[in-house]
Amino acid sequence: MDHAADALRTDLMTITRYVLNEQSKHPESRGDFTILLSHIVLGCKFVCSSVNKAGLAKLIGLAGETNVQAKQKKLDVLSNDVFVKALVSSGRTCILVSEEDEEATFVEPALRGRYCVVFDPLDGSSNIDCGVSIGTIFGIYMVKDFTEPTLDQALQPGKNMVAAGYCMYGSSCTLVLSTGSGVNGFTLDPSLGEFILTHPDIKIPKKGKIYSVNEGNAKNWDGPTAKYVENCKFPKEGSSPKSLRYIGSMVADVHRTLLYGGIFLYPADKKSPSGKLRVLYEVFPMSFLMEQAGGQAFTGKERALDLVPKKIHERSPIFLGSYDDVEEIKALYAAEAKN
Ligand SMILES: O=P(O)(O)OC[C@H]1O[C@](O)(COP(=O)(O)O)[C@@H](O)[C@@H]1O
Ligand SMILES: [Mg+2]
Ligand SMILES: [Mg+2]
Repeated sequence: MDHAADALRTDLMTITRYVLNEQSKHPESRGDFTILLSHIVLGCKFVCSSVNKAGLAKLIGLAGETNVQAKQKKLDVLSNDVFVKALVSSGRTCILVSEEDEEATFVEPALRGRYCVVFDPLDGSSNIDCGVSIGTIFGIYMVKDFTEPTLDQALQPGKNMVAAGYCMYGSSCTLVLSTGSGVNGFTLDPSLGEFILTHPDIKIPKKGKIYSVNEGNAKNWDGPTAKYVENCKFPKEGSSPKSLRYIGSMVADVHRTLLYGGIFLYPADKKSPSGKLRVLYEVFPMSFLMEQAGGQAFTGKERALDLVPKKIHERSPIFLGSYDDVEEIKALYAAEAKN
């Protein structure tokens, strides 16, 4: 690509230009959201470069500390530091909820702003050391009275989010974002240091050919999940079986599902009765994006975005993806509920 010529191309839509255009539709926002997002984008660029050189910069392996849920990797800790600093220095946040911090962070009064950001600084930690795609997930809420922020402002239902996104650190660095009017994907052009719009107005196919689940948990699954996966593998006469794809990084598995269609599921099972994935900074942002792209997200009981979390690290089962595929599993749970 002739960068110089391209850089001069006026139609080159960078994420900054995109958000400024979006902002012009919301004159009341006074640019706060644009400033907040530019700090999130900076954090993603920083983490992307750290991930790329992780093996060289000795950023592989354990940090020697443990968060509320698991042993932390060095990149978990580094990514968390990067995003906490970027979000606080934006001057647009009042509450931060991170997978890596046991408690919510209340930003000091002088630096407070109207947004609460929930985030998973490094998703797919089990894949860091082997260089397989990983990512960052974030969700943004507006806080009514941000001068006196309280925890319940972070424990809002997912449907109250004003924006959500993820950044995938894979063969290319891709940032997927929704501000509530559709989903757009931007690819980082390392030579420009700019995220360029490469996937405008992403719409997930209505039905897919892929299912994505850790089948290693199969013996502990409940009836509807076991039945659904069996139907994927042994469909009724005339239909072809779905292909199984599972990377083990939610960002990467959801990114593929968003572009190709199909379903990603992390159900509850006897071992983890509430599933594994966290409501605020994994389930909600991905469900928000899925619905914005024409898909849906279901917990096994209800629409995922209707959930009202009680704790910041609460977990929930999740089934998300193509509309028709999720409808199938909803029907299996509805049938079981009738019995
Ligand atoms: O190894 P499992 O049980 O299949 O779990 C994989 C899931 O766990 C996660 O790695 C959890 O996220 P973190 O890596 O951010 O803790 C998800 O990305 C992924 O979908
Ligand atoms: Mg995660
Ligand atoms: Mg994580």
